[in-house]
Amino acid sequence: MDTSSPILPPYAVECVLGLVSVALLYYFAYSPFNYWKKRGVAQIDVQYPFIGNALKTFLTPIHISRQWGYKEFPNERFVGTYDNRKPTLLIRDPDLIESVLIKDFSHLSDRTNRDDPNAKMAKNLLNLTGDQWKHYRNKLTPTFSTGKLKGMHSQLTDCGNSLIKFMKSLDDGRPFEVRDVIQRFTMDVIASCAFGLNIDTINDPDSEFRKAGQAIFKPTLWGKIVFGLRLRPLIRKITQITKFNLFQNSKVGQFFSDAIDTTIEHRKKNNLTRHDFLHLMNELMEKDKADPNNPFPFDHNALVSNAFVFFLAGFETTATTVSYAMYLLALNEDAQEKAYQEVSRVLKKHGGEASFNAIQEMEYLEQVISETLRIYPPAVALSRAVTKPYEVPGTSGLVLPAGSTINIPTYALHHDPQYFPEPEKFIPERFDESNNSIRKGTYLPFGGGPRICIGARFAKMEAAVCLAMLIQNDHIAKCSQTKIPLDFDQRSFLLVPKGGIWLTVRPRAAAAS
Ligand code: HEM
Repeated sequence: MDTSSPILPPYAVECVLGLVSVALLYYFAYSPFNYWKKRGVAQIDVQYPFIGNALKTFLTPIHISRQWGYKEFPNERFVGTYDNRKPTLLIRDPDLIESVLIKDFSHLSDRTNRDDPNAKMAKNLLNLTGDQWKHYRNKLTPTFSTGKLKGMHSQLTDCGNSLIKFMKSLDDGRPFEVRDVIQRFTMDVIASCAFGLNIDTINDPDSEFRKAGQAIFKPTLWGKIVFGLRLRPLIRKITQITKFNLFQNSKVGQFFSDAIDTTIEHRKKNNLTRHDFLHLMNELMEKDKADPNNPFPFDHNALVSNAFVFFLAGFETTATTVSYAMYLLALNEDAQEKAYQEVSRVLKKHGGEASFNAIQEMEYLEQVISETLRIYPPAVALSRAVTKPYEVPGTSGLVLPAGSTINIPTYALHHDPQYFPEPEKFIPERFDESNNSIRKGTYLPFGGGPRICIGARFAKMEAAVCLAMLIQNDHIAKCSQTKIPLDFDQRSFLLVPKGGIWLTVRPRAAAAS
């Protein structure tokens, strides 16, 4: 029997298949970028089909690309954006930001950039989610209590003394790259506090420890590609299945893990106690060994992962902050003089020691650090992942399904003249508490809500010790190599000055004469 249809013209099937393919391709190319339009949300322009703004993002410094939509829609509370093909809601309204970070935290308790928590080095606060994160956060929070920070203060001043000695080799007025030097100080501090090691990178810049740390933060194009890829669920799945970890430099991980094990072993053998993060986390680990019913024991992987993340989160961000503060003080002579007068007065009262109590009395210096973090927040944006469907407050039924992502544009908020008049000017007095002028939800250098930076107080204390000691000894000045304004490195995921920060220093006494 003949089954062919007498009414179908030749090639009809091929034509239909071709049309369906074109329609599917069109759908694949454009449909993700209609996500917000379909929901009645104002959205940013998308450059290309298929890839959206991925290419543009790749070529743009992160403090600009993570703010797209903020300036273009001054009257919107939130704006639809796309992180490659993934819809991401950028939120602009400070009240909404407060809701997302604090009030509605139970719907938005995770960040977006996550590795498999069972991978080596991944059992850390920055990466963990849900109940496991909560459990660890509760355990680690006391590690940063006032008492514990006081206990670590002498390690900061020891590293500060080494830095001051080293600065004498630079104080003849020749230009030097500030971040390189300050990074050595912050690396010594965090190696001492998180790993219990005296590595002295100030005098030994080629130490293995420093090389390992730099390997992670060096801005490279490959690093930027990997950073983008790690957010793609498909890539994450593939790396989970194949166990090929594109995102972690396993050699570096092993280096840090070995350093910790050696120190713990050494302390055990010699019955040594040192009041640092490592000691406190080791105590947590020993305690949890005795509790077999604990669903989230603080085990060896947790100890190594968190020490590693304290190191990562701690040294680069704090070094960058101190370096920016030096830059701003060099450009703003009056502010530097005011800070110097305060530091001198307080140190005199405290016998010349930048002790814990002395640092608490340096109110203007604290304002200098806060204003530096406003102008140059090392982390230019915050991310939150929706963990339970979330109806955006103040809308009639805009519900973000679980898995959606939210971007909070820290840098743009910090530079919005509505909240910070003359935002490009360095005015530490904005942070004078008696002014009470900072609107909630607009100043977020350390994030906000339950997931706020756990090391914020430690970082501020470290920056204050370092700056107080520097300002007391040296006058900081700009030079012909100082870039004004600064450029930023487009390859970095932090706000990093391109080409570094070049300044000069002179001993205070010499500078005065
Ligand atoms: C100036 C220096 C620093 C800056 C600007 C900074 C900034 C931040 C920011 C923006 C976050 C994300 C917060 C959020 O999502 O709401 C964060 C998280 C975190 N930071 Fe820092 N940080 C600094 C120093 C440190 C130091 C010194 C440590 C540790 C010793 C540290 C450890 C962490 C950890 C563990 C998290 C994850 C917290 C959690 O999810 O529970 N940070 N930091």
